[in-house]
This record gives sequence, structure tokens and C-alpha cells, in this order.
Amino acid sequence: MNAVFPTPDAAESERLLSPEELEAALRGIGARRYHNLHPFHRLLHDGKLSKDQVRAWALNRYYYQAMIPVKDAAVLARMTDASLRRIWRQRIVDHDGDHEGDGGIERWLKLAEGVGFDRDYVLSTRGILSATKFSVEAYVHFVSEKTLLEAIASSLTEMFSPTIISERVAGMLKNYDFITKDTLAYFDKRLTQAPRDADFALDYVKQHATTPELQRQAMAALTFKCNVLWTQLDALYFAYVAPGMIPPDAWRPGEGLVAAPASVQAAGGTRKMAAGDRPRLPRGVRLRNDETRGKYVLLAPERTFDLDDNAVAVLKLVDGNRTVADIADELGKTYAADPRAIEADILAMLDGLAEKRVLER
Ligand SMILES: O=C(O)c1cc(C(=O)O)c2c(n1)C(=O)C(=O)c1cc(C(=O)O)[nH]c1-2
Repeated sequence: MNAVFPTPDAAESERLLSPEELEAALRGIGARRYHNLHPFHRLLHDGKLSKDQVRAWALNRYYYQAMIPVKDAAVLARMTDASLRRIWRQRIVDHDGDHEGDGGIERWLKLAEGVGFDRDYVLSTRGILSATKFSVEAYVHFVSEKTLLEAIASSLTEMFSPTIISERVAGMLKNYDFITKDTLAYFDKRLTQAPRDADFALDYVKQHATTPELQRQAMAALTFKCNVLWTQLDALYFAYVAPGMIPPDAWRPGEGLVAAPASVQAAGGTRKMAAGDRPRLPRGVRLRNDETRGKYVLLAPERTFDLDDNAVAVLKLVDGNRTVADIADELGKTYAADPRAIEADILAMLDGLAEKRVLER
């Protein structure tokens, strides 16, 4: 393994690597350490997180986004060559934009707003985990204090980001009903910006890491940066997944959100079903008669829900055409009940299924 991907402390790194070997070594660091491998990202992309856990990610990642131009300004300040600065300054423009309302930070704010946050709360950075701040600030300090080669090499995680971004966008759109293409617009531009930036940085490092020591420093810088990304996810995982220990002062579910209409709040985030809605089963979810058990179940990908008789009676009428009021009318006739009286129970039952994401409006 070391012969293919020498690590900074491997004996192999005593030898001067060819530029191609150096690139392979750098890619090997990403293959082992990039944050696409972190369990938090796996959960995020596979649709296994709750809306609040996705919110925690969006909020914390805002801090990274907001500090990237500060980091790049620190890198720029190290550059004595105008031709280098001319290229590097584009990174700051990409994130800050050319005018108010433009740029990557603004697009990340849209993402945070898209999952329910109040913009001013996000901007205040009040609820962001201290560990997130420590990691991000370590990155800014690193590029300020280390050599320019190390500062540039530390940005090389971007070589690996297009793959994770494609996976993330596809996974989140598929798996979360509260995520839209607009919400994730931040990532569209990164798919072209990141390879452009990474190509430049990689060429620079290959050209300037001309001794085993400099090559070792470049590899160590990339390793450090992988750790900057990884530790941010460790902190999120610890606070919001398991053991779920949210530190004092960090964001707690419910805080910093745009006040939703009362009907939305009552449904715990998703709008409550109304009598005029036409519920339907999402793609991949089916009502099935489980003959061996002699009962109906709701079959969803990798999940099965047992249903009581009332739920089965309602779901047999759920077809995307009938409104909830229509369903109440029909069941009222069948069971000789007042449709308006049973409507409330039907709505509550459907809301419960919608929250589990096995029913849509
Ligand atoms: O979505 C991601 O996984 C991801 C990763 C990285 C990265 O690898 O550092 C960056 C970004 N996104 C990103 O959006 C971004 O602007 C960025 C700037 C930098 C950097 O080190 O200068 N990395 C990243």
C-alpha cells in the first residue's frame, strides 16, 4: 500500500517522488481520509437523518463557508507574486460574490433558509458547535502560519469534492421530501469551481514540492485538512446523532427557525394535512395484504409498517385523487358515522404516516 500511496511518515517519503507519484500519494490520502467516508455523511446522503439533524449540518457547515474567504485572504496575503494572486483571488469572489445577494456564502444561507432557519440566526453563528469553530479556525491559522506550499496543498481536498457533491445532491434530493433542487443550488457552481481550483493547486504543488521534505510537508498539509473536515463531522455526530449530547449554547432543535404557521408547528415541521388535500402513497410505498400474517401492511423501501383496521380502511381509499374530506365521506357512509367527526381522526392518522414519509400530499 505504501509503495502506491506513501503517507507523510512512511519511509518511502524519504525518496523524491516523481510528480505523478506525488499526485498518487496525495490522492491516496483522500482515499483513506476524505470526509465522504465519515458516518455522518453516509447517514446524510442515504436519507437516514431527521430534518433536525440535516439542519444541524447546514448550520454548522455555514461556518466553514463563511470562513473560506477569510482563509483565502490569508493565503493571498502570503503570495508575493501578482500572477498567483490574480488566480487565487477568484476564490474570494466565488464565495463573496460581486455584489450583495451574490456568491457562495449567500447560496449557503439560502440552503440554511431552505431547511427552515432564520437568516439572522445563522449569520449570528450563535448556535454553531465550538468544535466546528475550532476546526475551521485551525484551518485559517494553518494557512497563515505554514509555508505557502503547505497553505496551497491544504486546499487539495477539493480534488475529491466533485464526487461527494454529486453523491450528496442526488442522495438528498431522492431521500428527503424537504430538500429541493433550489435549496441545494450552492453545489451547482462548486461542480465547476472545485475542479478548476484543485487543478491549479495540484499543478502548483507538483511543481514546487521539489524535495522529499517539501513533498512530505505537502502530504502532511493535505492530511491536516482532511482532519479539519473530519472533526467537524465527528462533532456533529456526537452532538446530534449519538450519544446526542448537545453542548451548552449549541443549537437545539426548534431554535433559530423561521416562525412557521401554527398548522405547521403542530405537525412538528411538516404542514399538517388538511381536509382538501389529496393524499397519495409516495413512489416505492405500497399497501400490501400480507397473506401469511393475515393483515395489511405498508411496504416502504427497507421498512414495513403494521396497520390497524382503521388505517387500512383509510389507505384503501388513498389514491391521490380523493381528498381527505372525500375519504371521510365514504367511510362515513360505510360505517354509518358522521364524516366530519371521523375526519379529525383520519387527518391525525395521515399526519402520522406523512411524518414517517410513507404518505404525501
Ligand atoms: O461539499 C463538500 O464536501 C466540500 C468540500 C470541500 C473541501 O474538500 O474542502 C470544500 C467545499 N465543499 C466547498 O464548497 C468549498 O467552497 C471549499 C473550499 C475549500 C478550500 O479548502 O479552500 N474546500 C472546500
